[in-house]
Amino acid sequence: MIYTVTLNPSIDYIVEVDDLKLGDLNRMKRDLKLPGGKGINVSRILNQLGADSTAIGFLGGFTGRFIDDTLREESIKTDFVMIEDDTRINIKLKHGDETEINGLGPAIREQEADALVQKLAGLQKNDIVVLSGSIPPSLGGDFYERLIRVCQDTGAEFVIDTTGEALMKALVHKPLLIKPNHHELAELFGVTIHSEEEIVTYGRKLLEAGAKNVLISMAGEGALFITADEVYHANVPAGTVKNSVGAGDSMIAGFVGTLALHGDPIEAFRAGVASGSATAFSDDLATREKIEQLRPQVTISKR
Ligand SMILES: Nc1ncnc2c1ncn2[C@@H]1O[C@H](COP(=O)(O)OP(=O)(O)O)[C@@H](O)[C@H]1O
Ligand SMILES: O=P(O)(O)OC[C@H]1O[C@](O)(COP(=O)(O)O)[C@@H](O)[C@@H]1O
Repeated sequence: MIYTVTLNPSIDYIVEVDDLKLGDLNRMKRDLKLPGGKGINVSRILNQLGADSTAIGFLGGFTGRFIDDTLREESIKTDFVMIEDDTRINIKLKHGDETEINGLGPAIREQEADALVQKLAGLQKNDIVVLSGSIPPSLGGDFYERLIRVCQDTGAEFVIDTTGEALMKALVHKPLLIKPNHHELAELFGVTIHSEEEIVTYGRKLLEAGAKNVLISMAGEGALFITADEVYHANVPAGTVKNSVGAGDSMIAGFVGTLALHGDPIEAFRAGVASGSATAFSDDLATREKIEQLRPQVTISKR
């Protein structure tokens, strides 16, 4: 079974305006409320790909109920710890460009945190746990380490999609997959990256530090898959970008779901890129049809 863990879910409130005027009244042209948060997005795409998952994490208040209801309507299994405080709302402003304002996240009490750790204690050897997104400040920066310890005690594999120190600290525990984008990769090492060669150099350092598979996404510029033996490049399919929120999560879901279902890492890479682009070309996350339509357009070449 695949478990996705979203410590800090959100309602993604997508707001479109024609021409953003700061300090003035703006009227929305269109708006959309979606269940969000990185692990939740992974579960929604896994569901499209026919891979079963259970979405867990913390949900609270009216915002939390909306997310749980929406996932259940899509027949996605959920097992969240229900908390006192409200789940956050993240604003995704489309005004020609994409501007995002993400909330800090709710207060999480000690008993609520313990309840989540307890849920993972029943993991089994062949399970995969996808740990995704920011950590609400009230949990403390080392909460992922606590969850990784549980994965290791039970023998479950884990994937981690977060940034900065939390990601670097996780590497020594040998995550099945990490997927920084090229900007996050540069930030991790405090450098500016100018070429694909440099991306590969720093990507390899993540492998050496312990990651089993490294994907580096580069939005519309394609993606790199760096393994112990090879480096592969994928192009992105042609299409019109509608909403790239969740593209990275979709890529992780495409990779992990395909690897779990078929065991072929190159096909998993192809499915990851097709899923990411299918989401970028959609208002909401990608549908199965859109992913299947794009999959043959992804060409993978050895570097
Ligand atoms: N502008 C785009 N055109 C086509 N595909 C895109 C675009 N933006 C994102 N994608 C797809 O989604 C994947 C992840 O996107 P990226 O923006 O790099 O990740 P993140 O959302 O984590 O920053 C890319 O590898 C690509 O397949
Ligand atoms: O936990 P964070 O880092 O604040 O990110 C949460 C946001 O990321 C998303 O999961 C989208 O992530 P990606 O665009 O990186 O795939 C949104 O649904 C959510 O609003």
